[in-house]
Amino acid sequence: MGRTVNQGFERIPYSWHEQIINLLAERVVIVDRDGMILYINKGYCDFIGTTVDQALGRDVQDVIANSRMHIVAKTGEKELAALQPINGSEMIANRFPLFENGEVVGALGTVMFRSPEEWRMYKSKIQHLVEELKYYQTKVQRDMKSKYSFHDLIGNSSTFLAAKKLAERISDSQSSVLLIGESGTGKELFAQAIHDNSVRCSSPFVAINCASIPEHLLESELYGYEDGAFTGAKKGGKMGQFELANEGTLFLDEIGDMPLPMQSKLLRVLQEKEVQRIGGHKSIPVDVRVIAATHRDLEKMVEDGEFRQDLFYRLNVIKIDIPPLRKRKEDIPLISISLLKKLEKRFFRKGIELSDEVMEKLMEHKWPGNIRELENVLERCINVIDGNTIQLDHLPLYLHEQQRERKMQTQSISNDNDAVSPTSIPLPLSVKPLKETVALAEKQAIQHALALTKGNKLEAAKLLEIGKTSFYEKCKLYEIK
Ligand SMILES: Nc1ncnc2c1ncn2[C@@H]1O[C@H](COP(=O)(O)OP(=O)(O)OP(=O)(O)O)[C@@H](O)[C@H]1O
Repeated sequence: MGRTVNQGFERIPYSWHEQIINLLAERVVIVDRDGMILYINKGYCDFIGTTVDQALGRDVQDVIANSRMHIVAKTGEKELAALQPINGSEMIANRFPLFENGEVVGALGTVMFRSPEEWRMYKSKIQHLVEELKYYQTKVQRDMKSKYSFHDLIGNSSTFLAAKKLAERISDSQSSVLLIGESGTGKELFAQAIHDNSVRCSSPFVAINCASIPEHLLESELYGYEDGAFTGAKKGGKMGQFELANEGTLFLDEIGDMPLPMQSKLLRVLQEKEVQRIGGHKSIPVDVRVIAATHRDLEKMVEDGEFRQDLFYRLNVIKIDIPPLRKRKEDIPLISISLLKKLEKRFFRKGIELSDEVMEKLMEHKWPGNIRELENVLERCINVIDGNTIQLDHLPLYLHEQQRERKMQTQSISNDNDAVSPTSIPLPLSVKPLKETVALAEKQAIQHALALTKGNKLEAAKLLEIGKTSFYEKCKLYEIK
């Protein structure tokens, strides 16, 4: 701080000083190095219910509740935007040490806000924000807890029970887990159950779908960023999912869709157990157990150079294969009943049953969308039934059609030994140019996938095993909304 007085200041008439101070900050107090009040303005006195005459020359601690001015006047350390409870409110105070010849001689304190009304206005705004913040904090914490346990994993088939048993056994291990299974087989459910059954259960479970986040955002989602790291970055920066999952579990869904450069970074983080936010220089230690999942053949991807071998080994420490529903058809009745119970609660219904014919049909279907598809089919039925029993005509059309097609195909095969292998695409009666037939088949396959996933394009693309871009292009081409 300069020792010479700014020349201009001397030109300001002495009688103006008080006015100027009041305009600069409505509540001002100045203490000497012993914390005795040398100056306090009327605004401050009004606010704390005293007068200037009563306050001057007294110990600041006796006049202002919870004051720290005497401390700042000793330490020489400024305190900015410090919360100070006064009159039952949280005031925001700034405290600055005053120096003379390099020595602390006192302190200047200001309290923000120019009037109690102003403070009340700010307070009500802040209060609202604080409440909103609390609401979202609780919500995020709730969302970050696992919602499922092994109890929710339904199925008695030997393949399913083997997978479930293995998952239960390795819950408490610190090693990475790789869940392999088709879309809708319950990979996320397994991940949640493992977390729930582990010592990490009271810490966050954070799930991120590597396929649904655009490539350029995935890095900042996973590792966070510092203030001003890039254009459009949120002020104050952002925590990444790794940091959020600290001491808990991070579920990396669709790991096979992670771009190669991101794979390298992930491997580094897993090995070093620390992250660096984008635009940051500090290494932040993280203690996270990773559970990855994919429906893709990672070994083949490694062979084809699409997935890093070292990362594959790192993730593949414990591999759990989750069987598709068509390979455990004996579980369909049990799962259907359990799903119906879940749906009954959601739709405020009771005692919904499946007719024998419907159950037969469910057993016959191939379930390419697995349990998610079954869930969607049952949900559709609940929406259209009048009574309590789901009948054949409540099932979506495609379940009937596929059966009819299969029957027709079986007939045609038995009639014609040279027939091609069965396909689920209905054969048109007249022969059209191949291009047209292929286009029609593609369009139908996309519509079917969208129906199964209730219009979720990402899921539909996954079912069809094509990339998002190609999926969107085809939707545009075939004018599928
Ligand atoms: N064994 C099971 N018992 C009961 N419900 C299940 C079971 N497995 C999955 N589900 C239900 O099926 C739906 C799909 O499950 P989940 O999201 O875990 O599948 P997923 O394999 O992770 O799918 P995706 O790969 O498409 O993300 C969820 O609603 C889940 O509750």
